[in-house]
Amino acid sequence: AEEESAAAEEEQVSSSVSSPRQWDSWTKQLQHEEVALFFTFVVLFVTLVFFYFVIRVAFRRKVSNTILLVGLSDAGKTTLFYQLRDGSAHQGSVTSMEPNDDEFILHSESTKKGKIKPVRIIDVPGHARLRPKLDDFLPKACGLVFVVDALDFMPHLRSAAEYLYEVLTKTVVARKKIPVLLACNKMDKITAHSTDFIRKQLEKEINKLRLTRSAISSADVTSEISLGVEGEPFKFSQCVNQVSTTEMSALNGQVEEVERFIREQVKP
Ligand SMILES: Nc1nc2c(ncn2[C@@H]2O[C@H](COP(=O)(O)OP(=O)(O)OP(=O)(O)O)[C@@H](O)[C@H]2O)c(=O)[nH]1
Ligand SMILES: [Mg+2]
Repeated sequence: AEEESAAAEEEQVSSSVSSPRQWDSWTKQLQHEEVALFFTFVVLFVTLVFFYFVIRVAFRRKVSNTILLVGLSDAGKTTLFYQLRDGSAHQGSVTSMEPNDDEFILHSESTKKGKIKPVRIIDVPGHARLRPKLDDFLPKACGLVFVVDALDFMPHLRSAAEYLYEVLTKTVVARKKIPVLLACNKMDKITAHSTDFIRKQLEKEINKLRLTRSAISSADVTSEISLGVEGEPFKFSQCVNQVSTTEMSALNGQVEEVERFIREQVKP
């Protein structure tokens, strides 16, 4: 029994001797764990930063810089396109068969210093047969300039209103609330109609179209959205998207308001 107790005592002693060593290994292990934890956080952080930038770049790409020039044939879209790009009205006069599509810094900004975001301008031909191309461009657009011939306005009122109605009732235009600028062109001529007159006439004409079209299209509800407020005469202010008006002369380079509109949609 004495021997046994001695052995037990020895064990106790030896265990008390080994405890500092154990402590050492514990702290070492803890240090390892801390280091591991630290690196885990670093890796996590780096990954998060990486994904943040990836998402930002991906998102940036999606921000559109595309402005469409639409309107009837001969309204002055191509003239405006060249005026915006080159600061001169060369070409024009021939009916466009192909869209003009280019990305550039507005001519009026060419003297500005620093980095300026370029805009993509697409001049969609006004010929009725070429208009379906508009559907390809619309989803990319962040703004529409609807060019109206203010000089030869009345004879084309009906067709201009029809085209504008078609544009405003496009689902993508309403859903994305694409802003529309009614640019009354050829204001350099004294016989040109005023923007107020043009806006009112277009509103009246669209009101007529709305009444007849809604009666016809009640069968196929999916194709178009309805415009304005029921029971009230149509006004552009009732549209879900912003519809504003301005006067311009694409030929003479009086296009500042159009440029301002473009830069409101595409921040430099
Ligand atoms: N007086 C005057 N004439 C203009 C103005 N802008 C365009 N025009 C003339 O209007 C005509 C038609 O201009 P375009 O730019 O070719 O018309 P568009 O809208 O491109 O026509 P499409 O290509 O057929 O869709 C040309 O003879 C131009 O010189 C303007 O501000 N004032
Ligand atoms: Mg043209």
